[in-house]
Amino acid sequence: MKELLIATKNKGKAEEFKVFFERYGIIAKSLLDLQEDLPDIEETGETFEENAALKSEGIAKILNIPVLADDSGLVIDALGGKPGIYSARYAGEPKDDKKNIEKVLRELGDLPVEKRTARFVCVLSLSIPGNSTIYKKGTCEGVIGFEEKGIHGFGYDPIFIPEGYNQTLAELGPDEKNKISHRANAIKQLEEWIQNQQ
Ligand SMILES: O=P(O)(O)OP(=O)(O)OP(=O)(O)OC[C@H]1O[C@@H](n2cnc3c(O)ncnc32)[C@H](O)[C@@H]1O
Ligand SMILES: [Mg+2]
Repeated sequence: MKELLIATKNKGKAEEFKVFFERYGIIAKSLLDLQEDLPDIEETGETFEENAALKSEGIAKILNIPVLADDSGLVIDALGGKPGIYSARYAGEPKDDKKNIEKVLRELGDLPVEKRTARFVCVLSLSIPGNSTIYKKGTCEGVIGFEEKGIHGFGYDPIFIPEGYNQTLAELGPDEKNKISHRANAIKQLEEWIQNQQ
């Protein structure tokens, strides 16, 4: 069975990647699985693509192996696209999912549902030493709820209601989330790209 390293320290993402790649017979390892603690990569880019590349190229250079990175976030129309690339640390350091959710709910206040439109975005970058980095993007449309609901997933899942559903991703749980998520859509495109290479 082949292995692929995912340049993430986010437990929630790492878990989702393990499930996705199992289907292709690939073991997805994250930075949390490595013995050595690699340096934290500063996400100083201005786009999801730039930040993803900083992570995948940075780690691929250190270890000289193929590395996949995921830069993702929640884009809320009524907030002019925020938190966007700043999703992980929207309420400041250290990163805190609960505080981030509270900040978003506070900022949206009692704005009606038709004005609470948002999308999750996931940009994957695959860096193979000696090759140029390739990018695949996936999105998931939805609305921001009025309160936190559900126990599954991570990040903003308890307040994100995907289009066509009336429950949050945190209520729907991993099986349903992994069918429709931004990450699932990006991985589908990566799969097509990988198949076209063979
Ligand atoms: O950089 P790595 O180590 O991968 O971990 P991170 O959590 O810092 O990841 P990002 O820089 O890509 O920031 C993404 C943030 O967007 C949010 N997010 C991304 N995907 C999500 C998902 O599937 N469900 C809920 N929130 C998500 C969540 O708050 C993440 O912390
Ligand atoms: Mg990050």
